[in-house]
Amino acid sequence: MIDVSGLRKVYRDRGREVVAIDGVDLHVREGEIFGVLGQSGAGKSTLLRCVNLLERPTAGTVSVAGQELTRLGESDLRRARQRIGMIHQHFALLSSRTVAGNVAFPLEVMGVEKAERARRVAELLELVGLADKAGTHPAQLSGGQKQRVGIARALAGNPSVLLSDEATSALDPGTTQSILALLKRLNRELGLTILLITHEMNVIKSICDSAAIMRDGLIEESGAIPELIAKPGSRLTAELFPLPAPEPGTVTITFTGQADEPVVSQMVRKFDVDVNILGGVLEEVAGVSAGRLRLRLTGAERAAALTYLSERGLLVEEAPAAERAGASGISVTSQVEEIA
Ligand SMILES: Nc1ncnc2c1ncn2[C@@H]1O[C@H](COP(=O)(O)OP(=O)(O)OP(=O)(O)O)[C@@H](O)[C@H]1O
Repeated sequence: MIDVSGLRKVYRDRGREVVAIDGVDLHVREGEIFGVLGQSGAGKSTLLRCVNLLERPTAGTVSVAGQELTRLGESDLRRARQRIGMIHQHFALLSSRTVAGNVAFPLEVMGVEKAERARRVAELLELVGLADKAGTHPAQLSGGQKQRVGIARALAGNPSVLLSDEATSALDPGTTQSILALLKRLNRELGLTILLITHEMNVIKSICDSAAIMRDGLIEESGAIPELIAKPGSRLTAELFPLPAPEPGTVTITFTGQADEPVVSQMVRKFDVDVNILGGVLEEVAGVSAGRLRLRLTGAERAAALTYLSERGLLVEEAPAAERAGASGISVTSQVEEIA
């Protein structure tokens, strides 16, 4: 649905080049919610603005719904943008217009005639739960209500794609969850593809099907969330399920979807091993239960038991035993001796 290939964006700032996007490929499938997670300055906003070409990329191509936007001239691009809605962190509403007037605005620009406009505005306000606020001005609304207006306005042109620029960052946690639930409902009911950028893991965890982690203008990892969780060394997994650094000889198992199966107790019954659970985190992610457990596993059949866990689809990662930890162990000892 959205295909970004070899995207680069270089800004000139007081004679200096700032590389905001340094060669990014992104594939967002039709009907999914795709979240790009990253710290401030990672390049997320630039990436989003390049997707609807509010920013012209320095290099690379952007296609949305089969149309290569980077090839279009300004007037074709304006038409194509009507099929791409956008919502903003600070809502970007017109304070002089009522709620209905804000939602009607893009329809006026599109030349939709008055009666049809009124019908469509009423339908959109109903959709976002603001039918009773049509005559209210933005200043009289809460942050969550303002974002609902922003969403209704973004949907006016019946877009197939919605871009969300930190849409919940200015909202309190309860309101954030209600806006995320609305986005999920619109995604399901309208088949809307959503590309969102955020610095909040909670947003990724709550509604995204796929995610990318962005840092310094690059995508570090990207894909369907269950696949990312199952990938050894995934940064997304480490941030979703934070556990302390593993002690030597411990085992970390990561699971997605197998949370209902008594895999660990079956392993203990099948093999001559003892299990000590040192820590764990369990979360509902992308609609499935997923998590990580830190175990100390001892006994004659330890290796076979770990193979059994891998065969059951769990990701098994072993921290090296103390005697195999090598140079770091030795240097710690010598430091201690030196201090003594
Ligand atoms: N118009 C501009 N001119 C010069 N540099 C820019 C411009 N816009 C962004 N940048 C720079 O590009 C880099 C990426 O910025 P961008 O706003 O895309 O990051 P971000 O991940 O969205 O961060 P934030 O969440 O703080 O907005 C930063 O170093 C930023 O200073």
